[in-house]
Amino acid sequence: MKIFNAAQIQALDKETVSNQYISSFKLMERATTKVFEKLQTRYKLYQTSFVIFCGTGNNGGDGLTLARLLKEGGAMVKVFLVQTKKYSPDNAQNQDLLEDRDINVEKFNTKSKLKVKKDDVIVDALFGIGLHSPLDEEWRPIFDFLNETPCLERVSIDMPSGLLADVTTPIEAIVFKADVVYTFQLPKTALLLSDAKEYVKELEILDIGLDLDYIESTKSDAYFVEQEKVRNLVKSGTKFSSKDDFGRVILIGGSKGKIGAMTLASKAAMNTGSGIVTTYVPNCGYTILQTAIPEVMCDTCAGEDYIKVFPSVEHYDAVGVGCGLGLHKDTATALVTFLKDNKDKKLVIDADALNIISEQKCLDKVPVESILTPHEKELKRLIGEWDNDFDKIDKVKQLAKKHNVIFVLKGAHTITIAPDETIYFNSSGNWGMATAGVGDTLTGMITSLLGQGYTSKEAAIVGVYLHGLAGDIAIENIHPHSLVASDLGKNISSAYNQIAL
Ligand SMILES: NC(=O)C1=CN([C@@H]2O[C@H](COP(=O)(O)OP(=O)(O)OC[C@H]3O[C@@H](n4cnc5c(N)ncnc54)[C@H](O)[C@@H]3O)[C@@H](O)[C@H]2O)[C@H](O)CC1
Ligand SMILES: [K+]
Repeated sequence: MKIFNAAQIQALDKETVSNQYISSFKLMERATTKVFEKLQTRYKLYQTSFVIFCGTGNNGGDGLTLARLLKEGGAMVKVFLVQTKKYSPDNAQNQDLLEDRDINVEKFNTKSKLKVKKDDVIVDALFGIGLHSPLDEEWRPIFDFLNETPCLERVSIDMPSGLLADVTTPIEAIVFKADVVYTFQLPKTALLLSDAKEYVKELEILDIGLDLDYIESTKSDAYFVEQEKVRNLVKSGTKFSSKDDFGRVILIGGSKGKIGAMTLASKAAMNTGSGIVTTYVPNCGYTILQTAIPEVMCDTCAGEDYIKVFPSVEHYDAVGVGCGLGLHKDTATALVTFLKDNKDKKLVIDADALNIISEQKCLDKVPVESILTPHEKELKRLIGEWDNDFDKIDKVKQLAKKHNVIFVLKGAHTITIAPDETIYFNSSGNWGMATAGVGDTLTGMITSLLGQGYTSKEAAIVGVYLHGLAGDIAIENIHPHSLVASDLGKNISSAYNQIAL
């Protein structure tokens, strides 16, 4: 699914109205009906009271339409509408439709005293994608009230009001803190970034039937990766496949006390479909690995507790480096030599291998089309501080292009950034996956896919999605708090099954 900026969505809105021969009023009704249907399943309408805060534009128009639909659905509804001289035409038309429907509509301004009861649902329909700059300070008392007053839940239509859709919103800006955001048709970049974590606790994208041809023909360099996209990329075996068809991969890493990382990575590589997996660890890891995973071959180097020499990798289809590697200076020296000696080998680089590359300032030695999978702290060591998520993405884009490598920025919506400046936000996964070893599992999975013949970009996109989906399937039976990295490995098979459906 493409991600559009606000201007592109507004153009899409206009195209839809013209191509589908419907009025913008009808489109608003169609969009809001989707929100209504969601609320209908989230709450028992006849027992729920909604207080809807409406702005002066079309986001406010959505709120007014929702008021009418909720009232018809049996809910209790109260509307607070921003006082102004000029409303958008669809907003005004919906105001007229609320007359004689026994809905209390109270006009307010930034100085008004608002009232919400503790079991009300607050609906925020103040500002959507039409917001062109951060809200003025005069709005602070209203938003402080909306964000702090006790209530059942906070719901935003399209955007949490105050959040700009496609450029950064300053940290101190005034923004509504939504429990759930129902956004229309396509996700907006700001909704997917961790800078918005306080404002978007849950996100749902509602298909409102906007013009598909226009979406198809409009250029975008940002995508939201969903199951359909991954389904089209996943390769499968044939009756006559042999293990050589599924790639021979080697995972290099481990140090005393961190052999578990290699166990997780190599198990995940097997479960993702590699024909043959070899792990290369220091001596102390040999018995552990051979005992833990019979399917995996184990090779060791001269070092007892850490890797002193890297192996020859010419006979492998893909190489994963870094899980549990440690930062010993001999390991660092060996890694730098390894990078210089293997300029033509695409690598998957994770954890301490990334930290060593940062310390040694040798990103330029990384082979082209390698995949780097930093988490937040590893990325900071690599590129320094950033001002905000948009700035972070820009910096990484430049680096990916300069070095012709792929970055996988791990997080809630893991972001894959390719050298052609396209970026992919992942849609699968859950907070239970914020636990040790999950990154090692991902490295094993991406290495496996690279070895199976996926391009670097495909391996990153598919690996990240499958990994998140395995986590989503795991929490069907396990509480997110109890999810551990090995639960992901166990569910890779179910993730494949679900994608193949
Ligand atoms: N295609 C779709 O996705 C559809 C979207 N719908 C809804 O329409 C809004 C966008 O509506 P629009 O009228 O363009 O803008 P807003 O309602 O978001 O707000 C505009 C309103 O606010 C004023 N304004 C802008 N910036 C500021 C600011 N910094 N401070 C104060 N006031 C500001 C501006 O002048 C306007 O008056 C979209 O989000 C959806 O909710 C349709 O309903 C269906 C199709
Ligand atoms: K809103």
